Amino acid sequence: MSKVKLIARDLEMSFGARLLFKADALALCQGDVIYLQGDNGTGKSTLMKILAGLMAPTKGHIETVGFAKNAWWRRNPLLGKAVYLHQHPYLFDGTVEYNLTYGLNFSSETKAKAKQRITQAIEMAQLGSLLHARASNLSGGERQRLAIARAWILQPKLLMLDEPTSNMDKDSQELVLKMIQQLKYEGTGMLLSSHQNCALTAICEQQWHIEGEQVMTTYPHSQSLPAQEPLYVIAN
Ligand SMILES: Nc1ncnc2c1ncn2[C@@H]1O[C@H](COP(=O)(O)OP(=O)(O)OP(=O)(O)O)[C@@H](O)[C@H]1O
Repeated sequence: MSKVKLIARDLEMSFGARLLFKADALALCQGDVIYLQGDNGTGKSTLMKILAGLMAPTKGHIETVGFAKNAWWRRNPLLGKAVYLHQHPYLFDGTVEYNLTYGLNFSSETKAKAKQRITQAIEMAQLGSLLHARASNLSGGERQRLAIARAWILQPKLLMLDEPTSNMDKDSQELVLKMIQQLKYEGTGMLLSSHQNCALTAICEQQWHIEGEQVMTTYPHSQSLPAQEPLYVIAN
């Protein structure tokens, strides 16, 4: 099966008169692990939200390649292609266990396999002692750990993690590192944002850097991108 990818071309994002960034060509492919670098306020979260279909760019378009056909009722074809994990993750109202098992009913895996992955996630993220705690009562770091465990269970093809370890102590950072390394091994394409280097960013093989209102890449994607494939196109 071919790898899925998102390709952004001629992207430009402004808020009012303020230009945030421009990017000629960016490709987030299954199997890629990319470090999105940039100082505070340069637009890392905004770029991720655009790629997730949660925000429209001022100019440019995003192609989706290799994904299954969209459901007829889905008006925004970009939504749901790449999972975006917010810095302050949204959690369901309920227990930690409820948050982890919610996706079970929609899983394409057999129930036994899905349950096995949930058990593994609980062990990896060391959430066993918190299973019956209300998600709303968790600390910032615990919330992030739970959100990453929930994403890990889903095993998405593309995952964007916005400052995933920003609220975490060293032990939690190490747990998360192991989960992300496992996803990398399984072939999930990831975009990880951080404004400083850390163990997590060290596992990235490519870099996108927002500086001087420009997204620069370590790979010459503009040369290696396939010819435009307008399977699904978001445009303003
Ligand atoms: N909806 C919006 N309307 C107006 N300005 C916005 C909006 N969203 C973000 N901004 C501004 O755009 C800039 C970039 O925000 P963004 O959150 O993308 O930066 P970031 O690089 O992720 O920052 P940090 O490293 O601090 O998380 C900020 O100055 C922010 O205030």
